[in-house]
Amino acid sequence: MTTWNPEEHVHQDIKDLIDRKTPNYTLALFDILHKLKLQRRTGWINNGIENPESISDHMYRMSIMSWILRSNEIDSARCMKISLAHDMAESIVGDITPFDVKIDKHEKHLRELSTIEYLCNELVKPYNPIAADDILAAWHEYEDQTTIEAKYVKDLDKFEMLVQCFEYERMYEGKKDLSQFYGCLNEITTDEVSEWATDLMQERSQYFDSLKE
Ligand SMILES: Nc1nc2c(ncn2[C@H]2C[C@H](O)[C@@H](COP(=O)(O)O)O2)c(=O)[nH]1
Ligand SMILES: [Mn+2]
Repeated sequence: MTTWNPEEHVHQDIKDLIDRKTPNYTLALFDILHKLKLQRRTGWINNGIENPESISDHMYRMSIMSWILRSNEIDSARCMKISLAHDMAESIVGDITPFDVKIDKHEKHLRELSTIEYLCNELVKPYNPIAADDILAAWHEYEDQTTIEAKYVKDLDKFEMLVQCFEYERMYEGKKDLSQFYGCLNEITTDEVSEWATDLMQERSQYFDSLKE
């Protein structure tokens, strides 16, 4: 059980929208989600990338990747929803890397679980209970990896990061060592995303070869 409470990390201006006589839950939610546009991804910050992408940048491109998946074993629209929900709790929890020394995997899970429940049950549900349950279900699908769509999105989470990583390698003309990010390659399991990753790595190999010329 965590002592961490999402409501204690919500700005007073947003709390005022919720606590007033006629609460505006949707505006409060939208203001909380603003943080996804502002919060830059920690993995890149930790590696000295200037002006790195935000959490919403990451989820947006994952949603488009989901959209164009050709596999006939999945509902790509469901993958898009899972892509948009999977890091939504980071609007309050923040972007925690798998290597964070202060917050372990279990604490991260507890914080994100209490946050997504808060966002869905307190802010979305009063306006649209169906959407509230759908967002919460999509988050759990991803977190618990209970569907084939969630497995594809987990692959896209890694693949999108690697596409971004290669973009940063090119931005720094190969002078910044970001190779440790590619350690997650072997965690990509679906055929279609594995093919995308193979193509990406071929491009990367040709790029670094060209730097030697
Ligand atoms: N330094 C590393 N950072 C990593 C790695 N894998 C993920 N990350 C970063 C990327 C994000 O900032 C953060 C969490 O990403 P989620 O999409 O899972 O929320 O962790 C890595 O291998 N090295
Ligand atoms: Mn993610």
